[in-house]
Amino acid sequence: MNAITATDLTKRFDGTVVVDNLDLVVPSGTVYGFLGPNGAGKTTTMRMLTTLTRPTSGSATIMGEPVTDRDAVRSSIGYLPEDPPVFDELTGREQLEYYARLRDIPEETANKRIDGWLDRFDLRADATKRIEAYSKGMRQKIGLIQALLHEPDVVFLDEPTSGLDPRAARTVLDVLDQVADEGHTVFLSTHILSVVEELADLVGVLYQGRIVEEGDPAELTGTLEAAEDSTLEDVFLSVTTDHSAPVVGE
Ligand SMILES: Nc1ncnc2c1ncn2[C@@H]1O[C@H](COP(=O)(O)OP(=O)(O)OP(=O)(O)O)[C@@H](O)[C@H]1O
Repeated sequence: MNAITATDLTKRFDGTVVVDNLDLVVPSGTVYGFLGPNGAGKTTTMRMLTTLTRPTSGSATIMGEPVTDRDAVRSSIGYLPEDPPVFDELTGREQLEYYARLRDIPEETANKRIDGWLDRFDLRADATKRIEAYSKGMRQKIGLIQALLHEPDVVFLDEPTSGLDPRAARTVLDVLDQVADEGHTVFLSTHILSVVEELADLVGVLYQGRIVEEGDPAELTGTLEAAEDSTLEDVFLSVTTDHSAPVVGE
């Protein structure tokens, strides 16, 4: 089954095309790395796929359900946006308990999962502190736990390692690897190419609202002419260069 599909998916803001007739097929259980320069339309695409923004035209499905059916789609997805949605006045644990109730997770199951995640992310000691006192990395960890707590079929992550120290970033990569091994689909946007190289089965490079390159990481690095030592960074730079624009420094 395909976890995510998009056909001619388009978003315009005030007449400006931000996502341009995007086609996407992500089979279940895939880790999809979504790359692209600032402003390429990654977040807008994720917001359409997670039902937060309506497409201007075209269509998309998550686990077979159209993104226009908000309730059906929301039950099968988790989403970590750039700014994790948390309440400053709650403690970390209260925030997760609140979220578990929103997601109808039975209390006993929720408490077990919350304890497990707090341990895994080294947050147990801070779980009784208010989120307003959290660092960026701690907020990010709470956001990640929220995205995964209800064990969704498809998880969307915008820069999942943002603000994390190397140890926490490593934990996140291991967690995502495990989540994918368990058969969940992971759709992640990041600027850190090593994250994609390590995790992704499939990589799509978005440029000016269109997918300009797609394939598995090894296949992509093999597409460059000077393929021998090419990296995903070479591919990224090659396919996201506006050849008509002057290069800084020239
Ligand atoms: N609500 C909005 N109204 C108008 N323009 C918007 C809106 N949201 C996004 N845009 C524009 O759409 C374009 C794509 O933005 P988007 O946030 O999707 O890019 P991105 O690839 O996620 O970038 P980054 O890597 O910097 O996070 C940008 O030019 C942005 O200014």
